[in-house]
Amino acid sequence: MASQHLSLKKCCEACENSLSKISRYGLHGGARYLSHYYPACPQPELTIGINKHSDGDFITVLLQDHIGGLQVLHHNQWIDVPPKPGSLVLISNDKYISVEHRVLANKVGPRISVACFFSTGASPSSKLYGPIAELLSEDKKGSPVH
Ligand SMILES: O=C(O)CCC(=O)C(=O)O
Ligand SMILES: [Fe+2]
Repeated sequence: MASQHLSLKKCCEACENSLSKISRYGLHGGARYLSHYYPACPQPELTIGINKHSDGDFITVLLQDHIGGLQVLHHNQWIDVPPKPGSLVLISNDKYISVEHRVLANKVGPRISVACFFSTGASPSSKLYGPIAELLSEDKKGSPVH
């Protein structure tokens, strides 16, 4: 793999860092990692990397390499989420419903990303969860919807 591509090891190390922060909310028990490899596509306009979807977990922490292609749907318009070296993307809005997003196919790839999905885990629990205060906008702090 070319040296400019993030190695899977680096991706996982980065996710572990954010994992330790999120663990204080008790969400680490259900952390699942998903690695994506998008090969270069000679005709990206004819296909898509990942179709429009929203993630079903509490929050997704995503590490993407330098290629780009991630887009979020905002007011019915696809907005690019350009890669920033060393940064992680948090896919959530403040109601715990993940924004709809997709990944475009690209000519210059391959593109690599690692998603870390946080949820309460597979085993049933009686623990009550609420919104993460830091992720709520000011007007929602006093009256969380969920
Ligand atoms: O590869 C990406 O940038 C996004 C991956 C994604 O949306 C997912 O795994 O749910
Ligand atoms: Fe996703």
